[in-house]
Amino acid sequence: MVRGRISQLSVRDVRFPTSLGGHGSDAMHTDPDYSAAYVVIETDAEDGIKGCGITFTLGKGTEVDWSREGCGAPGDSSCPKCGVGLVGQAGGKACLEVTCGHEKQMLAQGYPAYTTSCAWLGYSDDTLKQLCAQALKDGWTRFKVKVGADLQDDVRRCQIIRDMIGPEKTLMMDANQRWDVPEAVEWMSKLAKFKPLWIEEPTSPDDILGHAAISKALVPLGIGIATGEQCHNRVIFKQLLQAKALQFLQIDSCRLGSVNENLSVLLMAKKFEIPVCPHAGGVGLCELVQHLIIFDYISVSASLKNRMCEYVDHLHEHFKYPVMMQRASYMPPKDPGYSTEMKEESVKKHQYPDGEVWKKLLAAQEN
Ligand SMILES: C[C@H](O)[C@@H](O)CC(=O)C(=O)O
Ligand SMILES: [Mg+2]
Repeated sequence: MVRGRISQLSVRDVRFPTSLGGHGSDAMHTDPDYSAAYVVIETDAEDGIKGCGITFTLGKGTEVDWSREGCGAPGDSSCPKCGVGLVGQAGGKACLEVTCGHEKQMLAQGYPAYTTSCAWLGYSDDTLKQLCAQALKDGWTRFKVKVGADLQDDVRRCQIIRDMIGPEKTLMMDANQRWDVPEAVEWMSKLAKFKPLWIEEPTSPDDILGHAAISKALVPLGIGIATGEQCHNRVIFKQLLQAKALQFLQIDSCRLGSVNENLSVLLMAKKFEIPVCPHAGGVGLCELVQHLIIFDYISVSASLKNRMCEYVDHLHEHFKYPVMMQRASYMPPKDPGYSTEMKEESVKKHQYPDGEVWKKLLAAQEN
């Protein structure tokens, strides 16, 4: 049903200075500014329907995305499978209605999450301890710690976090592609005593056989391989699955171009019986990916075994429909759409380089 024509398209470079607090930092990205190319497509439809899309970057990357947004849907031969995805939000019916047991369960309990927010690599030990204590109080039972830059530091930080959470709670580690294959195996053999459930991105995201080799070496130590946040199309995931290169699959709602590409990966994961544990460390990723993973539970995997969705606690206040967390779980969104829309005031303030926030920061840098 045609409801109107596209009347306007805007692309804005929105950046949040997260690097100032070390938020989002890891072994590869030491000073990320969580950012997005934010696209709004307006129409002349009577009801004012519009679509909003974001592509997550770490700042400068927005300039690349900017030039590629709108280049076509997956399957469009004019659009290389480039990992720059546009996802939209349009008005309409809320996506969840209570019709089956799994939906009821989601509405009552939510989808289980883990937190990455206690242990970014740039946080001091004191901050790590303080955030971890608060997260335990708030009911978190699954934690991810960044590793990979310095082994001594990793041992110290992993000891702190394991001591704080105790032996039963779940700990994951994330190296953000920092190692080569032998290094990954050696390094993780030294961190195995902290009983991580997985090591995430131990090496280059497109080194499928490398991941397979690491997996072969580490699974006997009880450590699984998690990867996918930098995998930009379904073909990479197909090969990772075929090569038995991962035990936990991490879709990223923005890296994979479009909802459709994400859905094809959910279906493949189901076929290979590999749990999907989405990536959400970025701006807006929690908002988007919650839809995909709740859909996965209700309509595809029908299982919560070994499954959880990442949560980071920054920047939700800039979204019109922010995620709702309860008891360390994502509560299903009840508003229509993909929760992508940002508050206009936030966009204006954080627009780069002429928003109020950046004008001040850039002026201070010059002085
Ligand atoms: C640069 C990002 O914060 C990255 O560290 C996120 C990530 O790897 C994760 O959340 O996982
Ligand atoms: Mg990661």
